[in-house]
Amino acid sequence: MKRANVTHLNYNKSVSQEIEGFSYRDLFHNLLDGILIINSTGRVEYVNPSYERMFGVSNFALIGKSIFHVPNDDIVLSSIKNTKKIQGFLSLPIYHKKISASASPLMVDNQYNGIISIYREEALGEVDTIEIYSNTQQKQAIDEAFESITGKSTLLRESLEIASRAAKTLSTVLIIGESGTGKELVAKAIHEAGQHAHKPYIKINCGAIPATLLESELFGHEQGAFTGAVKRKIGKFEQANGGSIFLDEIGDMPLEMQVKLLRVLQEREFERVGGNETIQCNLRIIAATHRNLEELIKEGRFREDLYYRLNVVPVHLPSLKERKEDILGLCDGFMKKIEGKTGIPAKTIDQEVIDAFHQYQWPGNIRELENLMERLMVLVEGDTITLNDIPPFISHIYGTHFEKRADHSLINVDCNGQMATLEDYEKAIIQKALDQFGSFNKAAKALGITHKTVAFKARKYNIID
Ligand SMILES: Nc1ncnc2c1ncn2[C@@H]1O[C@H](COP(=O)(O)OP(=O)(O)OP(=O)(O)O)[C@@H](O)[C@H]1O
Repeated sequence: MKRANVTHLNYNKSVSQEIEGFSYRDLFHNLLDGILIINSTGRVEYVNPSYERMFGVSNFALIGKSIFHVPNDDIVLSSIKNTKKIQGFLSLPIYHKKISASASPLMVDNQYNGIISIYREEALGEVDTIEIYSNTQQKQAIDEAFESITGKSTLLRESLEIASRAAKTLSTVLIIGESGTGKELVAKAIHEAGQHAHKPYIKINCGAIPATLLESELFGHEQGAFTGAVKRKIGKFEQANGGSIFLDEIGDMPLEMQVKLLRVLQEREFERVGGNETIQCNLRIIAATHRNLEELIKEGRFREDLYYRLNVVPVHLPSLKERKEDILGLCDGFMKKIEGKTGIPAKTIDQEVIDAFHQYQWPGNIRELENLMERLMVLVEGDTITLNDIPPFISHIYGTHFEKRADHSLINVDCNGQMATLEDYEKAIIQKALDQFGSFNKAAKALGITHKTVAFKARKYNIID
């Protein structure tokens, strides 16, 4: 995905003349105020060192992440939602800090380009505040409707927290993830965790229905509207009224239907095909796709305006290879499920199989793992699943992965497929650069960051006193 660059501000002469020799990035880097820039797709584009210091986060952990991962999201979110400047105060009692914040849309030629948010520490007790966000909040509890979704990995839990929060509102949710990552499961849980759980939940696969039939499927038709329309049909939107509609594979929706869907999203009303009556709809829209909608927009195959209407709360579901720590729990859950259905007792899995599972990339994600476990439960006669029982394209990895680990990839995993945390990587990188170059300046140059950032991080990780 191509992200907008902070430096694009330089091109907008009317608002941002460059100061000789300095880019805006240089200036922001040296400010005492914290700066956060969100790009037009809702992802973190830039944070300066003061921001990192104020909120105790590392830019490595934030850059490229969705706004929903940013700790002070409420002010920024409100600015995105209303496309206007929002000011307020954040209270971080844990650090004895009160921070004034102001988030403003970045408009270039009347086009929304993202948000810039500026933070300044205020002395405690000097400001009358409305507490917008408190960093002492407990981690968001995930609604019990999400319990059927197995996985303890941080990536999955973060996504489920966002989905669970969105469930409490009627906001449109866009679930993005590779095929088989559980998008449908999450969509259902969002409906069930919402206040209209007892109302209908209607699913439609926008990619599976021929373009000519899709309009009538979604909005219904009147008797005689076209050849074959022998009686009135109630469409999915009408069936789902009061509840939720799940538009699966939204990226495959034909362009001409996208215009019609946009109107429903904007005006919350529609007509049946061949009908005059305008039907009001009051429902939650959940859309999902395994496609990269931003790429489709560039190719002219997806409407940008529809994308922004749908992408109100994006929920990114990680692929299985990004959360291999969940594999064992998933295997366990699937074996228990099959035991419940068939009476075949759950089996033990050999360590070698577990190793191979951790090395395998799972292109079909959880669906592939689920199908494999079902097959193994039925076909393996003993009570242990061994390397010989699993397909060769997975088992052969066991024999080769130890050599493979000595490859030249930047990121290594241990033999259990576990990765180090970003902070571990960051510490190792800073340590190595300082060992190799011997000064903040040279290390900073090699890493493409400022010497201040190197010094800050070296202190943060106790590499220097
Ligand atoms: N975290 C999970 N825990 C347990 N089962 C899961 C989990 N995620 C997915 N599954 C199971 O994996 C299968 C695929 O999930 P689902 O159909 O929701 O994926 P999807 O992302 O919607 O796939 P597609 O894009 O192909 O439609 C389902 O049988 C689902 O129950």
